Amino acid sequence: MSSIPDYPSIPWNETLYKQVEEDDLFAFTVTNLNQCFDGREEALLDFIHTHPNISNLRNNPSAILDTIDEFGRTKDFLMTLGPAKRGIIKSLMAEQRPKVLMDVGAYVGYSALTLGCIVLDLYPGAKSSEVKVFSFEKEPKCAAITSSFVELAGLKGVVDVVVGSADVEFRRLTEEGTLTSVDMLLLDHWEKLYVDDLKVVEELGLLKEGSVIVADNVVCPGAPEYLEYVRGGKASEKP
Ligand SMILES: C[S@@+](CC[C@H](N)C(=O)[O-])C[C@H]1O[C@@H](n2cnc3c(N)ncnc32)[C@H](O)[C@@H]1O
Repeated sequence: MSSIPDYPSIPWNETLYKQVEEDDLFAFTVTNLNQCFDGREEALLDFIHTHPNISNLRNNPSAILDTIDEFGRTKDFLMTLGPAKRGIIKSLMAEQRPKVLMDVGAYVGYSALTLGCIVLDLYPGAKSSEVKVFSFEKEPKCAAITSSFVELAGLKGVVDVVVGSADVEFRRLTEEGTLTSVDMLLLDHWEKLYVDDLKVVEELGLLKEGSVIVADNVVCPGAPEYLEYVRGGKASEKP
């Protein structure tokens, strides 16, 4: 847990912020953080399933991800990881070779498909009992969209979509023995929840030597409490 990378060189999608004063003093207004769950996710679902290239998308997670990026570029902003961070995660996974992953905050399934297709590339032909991505999403509609894309991508069995608040579902899956440890945890839900939910993962004993925790948006919008917590090394201490 010693080197948690933050990637200061990677900017948050600039469209999130609108410059309102052209002066030495720059003021930014958050303009579209709340522009989600406003019908664009359902529009994405239609866009994918009625896409002229639908036959190329079937069983092709990378092509679906590219098409989600296309929607984000040409139709509406989506709060997905996006292609640059997808590349970083691919490099990180090639290095760490995780088999069991937790994706916290599925939204429309971009991160779930990213992790699912990379883990299958790392372990071709692996059985679904050997590699697994648990993808947590509290909004039922988003979880349903994620499930639909997981099925289209041919990742059913590798990616399990779990509907509900992540902390509650971590406990349930651990108590029932479905989740016993995690090799890679991706935190990409709400920054304010990162520390509390990481503490639940610690308390449940899911982290082991070599587990990697990746957190998105720690620089912008920012997750100072989270950075202080992991940089303080607390995540490596037993509770
Ligand atoms: C930034 S989006 C995730 C983006 C996604 N990882 C991707 O790359 O497409 C955040 C998502 O986290 C979900 N979320 C927020 N709090 C949550 C919680 N406590 N448990 C599960 N999901 C949560 C939100 O509903 C939202 O869909």
